[in-house]
Amino acid sequence: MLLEPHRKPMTAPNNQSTKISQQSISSVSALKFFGKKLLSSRHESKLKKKASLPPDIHSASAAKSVASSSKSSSSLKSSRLTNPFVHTDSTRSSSRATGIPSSTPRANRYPSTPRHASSTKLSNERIVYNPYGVSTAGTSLSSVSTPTKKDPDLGFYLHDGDSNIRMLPIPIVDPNEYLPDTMKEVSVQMSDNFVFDDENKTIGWGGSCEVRKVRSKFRKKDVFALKKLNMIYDETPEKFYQRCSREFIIAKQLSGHVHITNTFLLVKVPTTVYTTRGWGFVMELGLRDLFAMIQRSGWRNVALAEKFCIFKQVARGVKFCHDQGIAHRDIKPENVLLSPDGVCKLTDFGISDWYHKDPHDPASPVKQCAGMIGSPPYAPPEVMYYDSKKHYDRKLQQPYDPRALDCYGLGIILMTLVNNTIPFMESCTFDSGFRDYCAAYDNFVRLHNRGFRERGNYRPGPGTEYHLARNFQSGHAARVAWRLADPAPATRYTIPDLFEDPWFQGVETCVETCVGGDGDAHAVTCKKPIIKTTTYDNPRGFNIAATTTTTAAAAKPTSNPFPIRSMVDIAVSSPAPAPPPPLARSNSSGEALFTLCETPPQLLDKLTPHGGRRTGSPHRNVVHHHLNIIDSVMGNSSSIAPSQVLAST
Ligand SMILES: Nc1ncnc2c1ncn2[C@@H]1O[C@H](COP(=O)(O)OP(=O)(O)OP(=O)(O)O)[C@@H](O)[C@H]1O
Repeated sequence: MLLEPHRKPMTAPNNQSTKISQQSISSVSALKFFGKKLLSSRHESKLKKKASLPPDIHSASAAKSVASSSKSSSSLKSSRLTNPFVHTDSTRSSSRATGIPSSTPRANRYPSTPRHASSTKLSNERIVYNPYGVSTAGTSLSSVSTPTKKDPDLGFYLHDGDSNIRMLPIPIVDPNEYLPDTMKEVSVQMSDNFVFDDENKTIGWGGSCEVRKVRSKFRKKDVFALKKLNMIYDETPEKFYQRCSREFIIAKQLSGHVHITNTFLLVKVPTTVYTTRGWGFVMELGLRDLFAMIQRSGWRNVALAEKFCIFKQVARGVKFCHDQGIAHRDIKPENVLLSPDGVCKLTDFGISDWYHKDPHDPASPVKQCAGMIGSPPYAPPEVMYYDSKKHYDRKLQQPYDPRALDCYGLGIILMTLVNNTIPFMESCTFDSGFRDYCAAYDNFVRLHNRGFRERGNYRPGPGTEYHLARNFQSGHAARVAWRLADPAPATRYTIPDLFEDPWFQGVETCVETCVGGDGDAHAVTCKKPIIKTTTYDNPRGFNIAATTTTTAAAAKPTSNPFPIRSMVDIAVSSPAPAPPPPLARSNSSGEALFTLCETPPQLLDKLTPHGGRRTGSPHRNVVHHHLNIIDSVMGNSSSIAPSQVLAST
């Protein structure tokens, strides 16, 4: 069954909405609040609050939020007047009048500070409720189905001639101008090697993108995702190109790990009936995102062992990012995609950043962040202090470690997976749910486990007497969730702490860890697209390396005599380009395969997806069926056999 992503615009949370109690959000409907995003003050004058709720508003929390939303309708209205991305046709106007638009896209989020700005520069931020991701049915990529989207954002369907349109000027800039030498591409035109899928549907969207299926021109069954990027707010074309190339460089650097969604190409997208011109990423196609799974009522019936398995996969993805010197900074279920094998893969590196002061030097100190970033409730309290609407004392606004932001997000994800709902709306003292959690945390430390926050203390965490620990059915599992979501960043679990935790180590996953170091590629995680054609004339003489996937006559490699203008900007905070990966292996038909070997060996947790197969554990015969979970959660409950899954707690 398809998720109908009806979305309701909401204003940023005010104190009233944040006082929703834990009890009141203890329903799946509370998940509707996922994805609120914190926005940069850089856009404050233009960027106004957009948000959404799906149509089935049943929970008290949702009702309260709707109320709070309508109370703020005037501000919403005025904000929309200045938001160049708000469509103004009569249908939408009437939708706004009723308060239930057909749908609105996920609002944008942006890093709190310019990525190249000084880390200590503070900024005021706005919060925008961000509607959530998409849900699709089916279990194969070809059958990835799509929600209906009636209110596309950001000029996706808009045309030249309207001053509100965020259209890139012609000519669209060559992506190679923004890419480091090791990432320069032989083909930069999407239409050289891909066609839009006939379905002509959106499979996902965010504040600054719309995701569609594209197919290989040469092998129609090879289907990929095209993340078509859009200009946001008052962004200039130059800023757009910088932002998108930066996201691409990070995504590409991380590609190749089993828990990272592969990003293959940065391409120019032509104006077609499907889309307007611009840039897009050709990516591995995910089946659906984790948010879409959790919000289904069937999620409640998913065994804890499966939930822990999913959590561990996400954590491995985060660990890999950190190992690569990158903080994701927007860890949340919407940014976890499930592959057809049921493997969890991180995506959306739009606000990710290299976290070393000198990105070229992994030994250099960690670059502290300031300002609001990420998405409540996954953003930790030290980040929420920067919310200008909360009027916190500026003394509370201390620079923070971006890795701790990811750890907190992981902890909230674990709580959400287990409790079937987010624990609270926002991790700030204006939220009563969060206040309760902090009080419970202190109580537990004071009364039950004084050493709880100490390193190496693996005594059980809170038990059933604690609301947010009750459903874990294991004090050890609760310990991990609470230690990750420690409100105090100084004592919060780090990724090394997590991976040393005995409970976490004992969680079995259906993605096997192959520790052997035989140097062989253990798994094919995703086929690379076939690049056979290029209309690229390489006018700047970029030095483009041919790859095994490319049969096109590559532009003759020459030295690059031109300074790459925006690389100056990219270089400010980008690391040395990753060493070129070993060539992908080819299968018997000559296709290049994307293998785990493409990740630098010293950084790679060799992982092999074995969705639906027995793990190699000598202790248990856990059978994980993420695909069956998907079926189950999406309505075909007969396909999952909970008895097949032993609790791993
Ligand atoms: N490769 C993919 N395959 C399938 N679906 C995808 C893929 N990439 C993104 N999506 C869907 O599109 C949604 C938006 O993508 P993404 O989060 O990358 O965009 P964004 O503009 O950065 O969003 P946000 O507003 O959260 O910043 C995702 O939550 C997911 O549901």
